Amino acid sequence: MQLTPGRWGDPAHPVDLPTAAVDALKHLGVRRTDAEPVEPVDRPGLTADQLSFLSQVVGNDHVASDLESRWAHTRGYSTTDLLRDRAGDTSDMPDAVVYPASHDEVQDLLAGCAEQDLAVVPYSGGTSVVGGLAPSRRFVTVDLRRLDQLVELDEVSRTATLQAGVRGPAAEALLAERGYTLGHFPQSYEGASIGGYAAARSSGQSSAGYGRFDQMVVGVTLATPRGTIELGRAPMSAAGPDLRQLVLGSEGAFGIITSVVVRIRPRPTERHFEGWRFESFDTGLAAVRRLAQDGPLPTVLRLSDEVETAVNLADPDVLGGGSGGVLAIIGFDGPYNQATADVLAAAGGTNLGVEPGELWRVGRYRAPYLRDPLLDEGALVETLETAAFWSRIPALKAAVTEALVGALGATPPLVLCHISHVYETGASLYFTVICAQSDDPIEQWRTAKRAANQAIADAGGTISHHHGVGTDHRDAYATEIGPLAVETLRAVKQTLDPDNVLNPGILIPED
Ligand SMILES: Cc1cc2nc3c(=O)[nH]c(=O)nc-3n(C[C@H](O)[C@H](O)[C@H](O)COP(=O)(O)OP(=O)(O)OC[C@H]3O[C@@H](n4cnc5c(N)ncnc54)[C@H](O)[C@@H]3O)c2cc1C
Repeated sequence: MQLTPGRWGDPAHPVDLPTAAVDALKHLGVRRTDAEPVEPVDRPGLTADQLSFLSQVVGNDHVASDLESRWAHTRGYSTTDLLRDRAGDTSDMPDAVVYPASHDEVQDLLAGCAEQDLAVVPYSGGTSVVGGLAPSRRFVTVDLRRLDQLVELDEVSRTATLQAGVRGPAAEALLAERGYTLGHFPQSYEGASIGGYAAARSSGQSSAGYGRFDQMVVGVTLATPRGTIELGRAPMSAAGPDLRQLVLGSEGAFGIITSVVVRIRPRPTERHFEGWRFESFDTGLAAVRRLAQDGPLPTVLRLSDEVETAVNLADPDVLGGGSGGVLAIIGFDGPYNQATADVLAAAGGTNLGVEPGELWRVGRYRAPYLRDPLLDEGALVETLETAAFWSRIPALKAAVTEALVGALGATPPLVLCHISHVYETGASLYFTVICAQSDDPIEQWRTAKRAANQAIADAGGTISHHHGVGTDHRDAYATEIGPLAVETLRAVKQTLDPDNVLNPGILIPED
């Protein structure tokens, strides 16, 4: 799938808003603006010397400085990104895009960039939603799509070495040929890539069964301006701190991940999905926590709150005669586990059968496609996420909802929430906001997001469970970890990237 600026997803398969949804938007005060997208205007790029350096490293055919290529690599896919794309805002446009074909080419690029006064942004799938592709100064994008190989598959250890530019579906296809799966299915699966999963510590919809992406990584190769680092000699080691954890989540600030070794599993021969109804989010939460703490966990475990359940279920009868309540989805890669169902039933759940489960499975990557027609209609729609220990989840959910409603008061929002990643000690919360756009929807969202960030900090949540830091969360992240930890990150960056070539201003605040 080739992503296009200003709209998410496969342009060949857009999703239309149901007429009922368009009507419902009127109750939120949403008014269509009919603003036409503005075409981007070019601006001067690199010097001849800089272009010549890039061509020497990757070859003439693999350097693009035309407007179309550069525009296609401009920022990511947050709502503010889409709105700025639609306004023709070229401020985050790279001066060139280079397509290296090997680790050595990446290494040579990084080694020469300081001398050429070039900043670089690594780009795997380009699906960042936190400003991770928009550095603080002009830059060249290093698009890793030509690093698209399954390098090695060790069936004895059940590991696979995948290059950073392998997209989600391609990784699954390569592994499926040998009877394996990675089991990593984020909602951005169609566009995101292995390198980005590792760099931003992604978490997929099957995380209850397969774990987060960072839990799957056993080895990583990192190209830095100072040289190469290879980590992961054994699955576990007591030889000092685990430096793999320094690379995972480093979002291109320390180096470019060129390949990762991941744990793989046999491809399941059967899958089951089904829906469960609970009286309220609180009763569902207790059930989900019971599974997370005492098991047996399914592969997929999701719980929507009352608002999300009502908005997402076109047919309320799915919940048993329109009687309200909330919807949980469970899914199994492999045989159905009755013991999981027994835990849910004992906690007050009602089994709704396969229909809601299949509805969710079939539509699992389609929901983000709705954001574009919603924006077209004049709605502001965006998501945010966090995680916390179980004891803090109810207060955190209430505080974020209150902050969003308060900040968007003039255009009262719908605030939807679900849990889709669980751990023994806690879970993530994922919020979706829908309301009428004000005259300045970018500032409108930034104001609301600041309020939500403060509520997250005050209620003991983390600024991100899986979207990462980028530029949007950089300052909140610095506050979360404290000045000494920021100094530590800066010291690592100074060692690996002394000239601040890599993703300047992303992840770590600049001095
Ligand atoms: C519609 C939608 C749904 C989403 N759903 C999910 C979800 O379910 N779960 C989830 O975890 N995330 C989700 N995301 C966020 C995003 O897809 C993830 O953060 C993903 O991991 C990014 O992967 P990517 O390959 O697109 O990375 P990119 O966007 O290319 O890069 C992300 C960051 O990492 C850096 N980077 C990229 N490649 C490398 C590399 N090889 N080495 C070093 N640094 C690198 C970039 O410079 C950037 O700062 C979603 C995004 C969208 C738009």
